[in-house]
This record gives sequence, C-alpha cells and structure tokens, in this order.
Amino acid sequence: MGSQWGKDKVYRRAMNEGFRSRAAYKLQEIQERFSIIREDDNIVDLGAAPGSWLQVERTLTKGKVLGVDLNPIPSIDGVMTVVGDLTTSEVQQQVKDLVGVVNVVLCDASPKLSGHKCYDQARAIGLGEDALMFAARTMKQGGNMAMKSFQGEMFHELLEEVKKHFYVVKTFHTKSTRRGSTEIYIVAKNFIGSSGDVEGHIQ
Ligand SMILES: C[S@@+](CC[C@H](N)C(=O)[O-])C[C@H]1O[C@@H](n2cnc3c(N)ncnc32)[C@H](O)[C@@H]1O
Repeated sequence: MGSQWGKDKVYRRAMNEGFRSRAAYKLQEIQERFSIIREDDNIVDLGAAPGSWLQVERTLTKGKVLGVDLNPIPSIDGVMTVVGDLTTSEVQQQVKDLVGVVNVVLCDASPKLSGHKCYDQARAIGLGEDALMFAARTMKQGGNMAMKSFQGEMFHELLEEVKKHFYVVKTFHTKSTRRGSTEIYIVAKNFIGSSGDVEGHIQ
C-alpha cells in the first residue's frame, strides 16, 4: 500500500505550481500516455479531495467536471462537487442528475489505512470494485476509466473484472508514485456498455 502524502520535493513542486497535491502529476502522466480525456468529455472523479486531479481535468476538457469525496472539496472554478460515499446508489443518482452523459470516470480513492496490510488491501480492492460498478452504471458506451489500485491479493481478480467491461485495459506505474509503494493504476478504454451485472458492494 502507498504511504500518506508527505512534504517531499514533488509535494513542494506541486505547491509552487498551484496544485493542491502531488497527485496532479499522476493524472498528467496517465493522460500523456493514454489520452483518456478528450476535449469535450464530461468527467466524474471519485475520491477527488483535495482536488488536484480536478484542477488538471478542468484544463483538459470543456465538458462538465464533477468530483465526489467523503470530505468537502474546496471550490474550483467550473467544477461541481458532491460530498458523499461513492459506494452508495444515492451518490450515483446525484452524479447522473448533475452530469447527464458521463464519458470518463476517474478514481483515485483510497481507504484510510488501518495499518493491517491484508485488511487495507481488501478494502482497497473493494473500493476499486465499487468504482468499476459506478462507472458501469453511469458511463456512456465508448467511455474511458482510470482507477488507482494496489498490487497484492485480489488485484488480479479486479483487473480481470475490469477487462469484462472495456475493450482495452492496461496497468500503469506513474513516476510520481512514491518508491516502494504497491500503487498501480488500471487504465481502461472504450467501455463495452452497461450489462447491469458488475460484481461489487453498492448499498
Ligand atoms: C489520495 S486522495 C485523492 C487525491 C485526489 N486525486 C487529488 O488529486 O487531490 C483519496 C481520497 O479518496 C477519498 N475516499 C476514500 N473512500 C471514499 C469513498 N467511499 N467515497 C468517496 N471518497 C472516498 C478520501 O476521502 C480521499 O480524499
């Protein structure tokens, strides 16, 4: 699992460049490599606080940008936010009402670490499954997704589940990820379309 953000060189660079966290560079790397966001796309960003991915997204599309997080996200011009749990159907409905057609779902959410490796890994994988289900229930056919995950138990199963819903699926280690972290991004392009039977834990 990754460690919490620290005040290292990349963090200081992010602050100097006006980003809310170093995570901004991870999305920039994903976009440079995979071009998952097109200039008119509507984007939903799950686990978006404090908002550095939202800052990057706002520069990449003229479409709608909406962030969801358990914690409030300080406002960003031209960005909608929802405070809530991405695993709930209420939040899914709110997002659909606000965004309408969703072209891209991004998920950088990670659960609060308990320090128990197996438990934290299981929760991280569970959150990934929920993000996949969120995407499958809200996203337009042909849409793209990128989600954070962690290598370890059940990661392979999550990856296989993503492959059932997208034509192209890759994994990607960003250079901006801390050394020693098991963090890995799943990048999925060209959503096959909603089948309504994604495994997950939506309430
Ligand atoms: C690493 S931070 C995201 C950083 C963000 N991408 C950025 O650039 O600022 C992970 C976030 O996931 C959120 N999160 C975790 N579980 C969540 C859930 N079930 N629903 C919504 N947000 C969640 C946390 O509150 C936290 O803010």
